[in-house]
Amino acid sequence: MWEGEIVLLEALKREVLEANQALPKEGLVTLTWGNVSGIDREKNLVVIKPSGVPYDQLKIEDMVVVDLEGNVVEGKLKPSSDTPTHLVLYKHFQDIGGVVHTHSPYATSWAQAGKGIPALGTTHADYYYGTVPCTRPMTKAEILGEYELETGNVIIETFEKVNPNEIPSVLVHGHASFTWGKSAMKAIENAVVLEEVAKMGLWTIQLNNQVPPMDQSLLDKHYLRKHGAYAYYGQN
Ligand SMILES: O=C(CO)[C@@H](O)[C@H](O)COP(=O)(O)O
Repeated sequence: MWEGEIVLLEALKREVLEANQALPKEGLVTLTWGNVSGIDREKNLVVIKPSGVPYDQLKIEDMVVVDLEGNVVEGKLKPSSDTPTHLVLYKHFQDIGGVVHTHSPYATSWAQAGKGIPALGTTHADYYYGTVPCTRPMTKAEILGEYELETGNVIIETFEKVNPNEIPSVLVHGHASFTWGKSAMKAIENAVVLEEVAKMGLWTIQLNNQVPPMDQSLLDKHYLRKHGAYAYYGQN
C-alpha cells in the first residue's frame, strides 16, 4: 500500500475503535455482547473489533483487518465471531460503510419474539421508512452449519423486497439486531435509534395493543423530509 492508503486505513481503524467504544457509552451492550466494523470500499478491506476484548481495553492496534473473504490481512487478535455476517452485508449492500451488531435488550426482545418493529410514530419515521423486519427462523441445517454466514444470508433474503438504505436495521429471529449506515459512527446512531424505537414500540403496544401502524402520509412526510425526495415534501 502507498502512504495515502495507509493513512486512510489508519483513519478507518480509529473510527471503528471509537465506534466500538461508543457501544457501552450508548447503553447498547452488556459485557462484550456487540461489535462494530467499517469498510474501505477502495481496497475492499474491513476493519472489525477483535473477539471477546472488553471495550475499555481496546487499542487501535487491536483492530483486525480482513478482506471480503474473511482472511486476516492485519492484526494479531481473532476477529469478531460475527465477522462472516458483517461481510455478507458489505457484499450485498453496496452503499453501507459500517455495521453494528448488538444484543441491546429491547431490540433483542423483538428478535426473540420473532416480530418486526412497526412504524408507530414520527420518531420511528425519521429513521425507518416502515417496519424494521425480523428474519424468518433459521433452519436446523443453517444453525448447525456456518451459523454466522447463514445469518448474513437470511438477512439478505429478508431484504429482497426491502431497501436497506430506507430500513438500516434488521432483527435476526431468536438472536439480536444488525444495523448499518454510511459509516461506522452512522451505524452506531442508527443502532441507538433502533433500541429507542424498540423500547417505545413495546411500551406503546403494552398501553394499547390495538394501536395501528402510523398513517402512511405521516410516515412519508417525516421520512422523506429527513432523507430526501424534497420534491414530494414540497407538495404539502
Ligand atoms: O452474537 C454473539 C453471541 O451470541 C456475539 O455478537 C457476541 O456477543 C460477541 O462476539 P465477539 O464479537 O466478541 O466475537
